[in-house]
Amino acid sequence: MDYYDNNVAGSNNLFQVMQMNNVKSLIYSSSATVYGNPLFLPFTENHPTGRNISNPYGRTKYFTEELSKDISNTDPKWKIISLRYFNPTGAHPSGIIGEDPKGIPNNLMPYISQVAVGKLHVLNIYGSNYSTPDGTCIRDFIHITDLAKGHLKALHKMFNSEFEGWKAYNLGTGRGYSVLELVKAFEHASGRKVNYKFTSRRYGDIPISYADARLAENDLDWTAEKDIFEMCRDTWKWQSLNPNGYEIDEI
Ligand SMILES: CC(=O)N[C@H]1[C@@H](OP(=O)(O)OP(=O)(O)OC[C@H]2O[C@@H](n3ccc(=O)[nH]c3=O)[C@H](O)[C@@H]2O)O[C@H](CO)[C@@H](O)[C@@H]1O
Repeated sequence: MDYYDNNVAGSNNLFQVMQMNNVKSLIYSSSATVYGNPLFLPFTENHPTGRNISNPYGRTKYFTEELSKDISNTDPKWKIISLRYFNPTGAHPSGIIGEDPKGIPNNLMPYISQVAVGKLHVLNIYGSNYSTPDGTCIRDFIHITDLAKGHLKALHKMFNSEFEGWKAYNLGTGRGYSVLELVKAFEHASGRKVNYKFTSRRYGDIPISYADARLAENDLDWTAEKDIFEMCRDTWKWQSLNPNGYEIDEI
């Protein structure tokens, strides 16, 4: 219910307030989870969405996309770009801004970095028998600063071209790495050992996800520039400089 409240009801409230104030341009932070289980790979923007999405978070991102499409269909003054993030990782290269999940991290990279810094003992790798070269899932990890630049390019597109209506763009590198490959890359970048053990699969995980990011390259003049080493190096810099995150209860 919280996801629905925040993502769907919250977005609808925002759309209403925007409409009332005649503000009709929006960049929406969507997610690759809208694609659900892949019918084909890499995911292109015209891969069907909303089918077999195995978690409520993903469904709320899908519903909000549908809501925003309906809004732009009914009023041609709306300009909406939906950016479908693959797996954001990394941190600001300064080490000052980074990810500080509440409690035990759900996502892979912050879990790895908390094991490396000694806050958590061991990484549980969910599944070792997927149909992938090393048996672990494959994801398209993207550095957070590349993701941020994608937003600037989308803004540029929205205000400096004939852009109208609704359009989705994948923000990913186009290259997949397995969970084990990420662990190894992190060990290399940090010089720390990351203890791991294999456990059972996590419900709802799809085996492989990676982007076809050519539409963003062609239309937005954007491509991800940073590689997996830089993602790990910057995550480690943030984590090692801030082992307890921001150390404040609320921001
Ligand atoms: C099912 C689910 O929650 N999906 C969310 C998850 O996607 P997604 O599952 O892709 O991202 P995660 O970082 O949670 O997991 C990536 C991969 O690492 C594995 N893994 C993860 C954590 C861990 O402790 N051990 C481990 O082995 C997972 O099984 C998965 O194969 O994060 C995305 C944001 O980045 C969200 O958009 C997705 O809705």
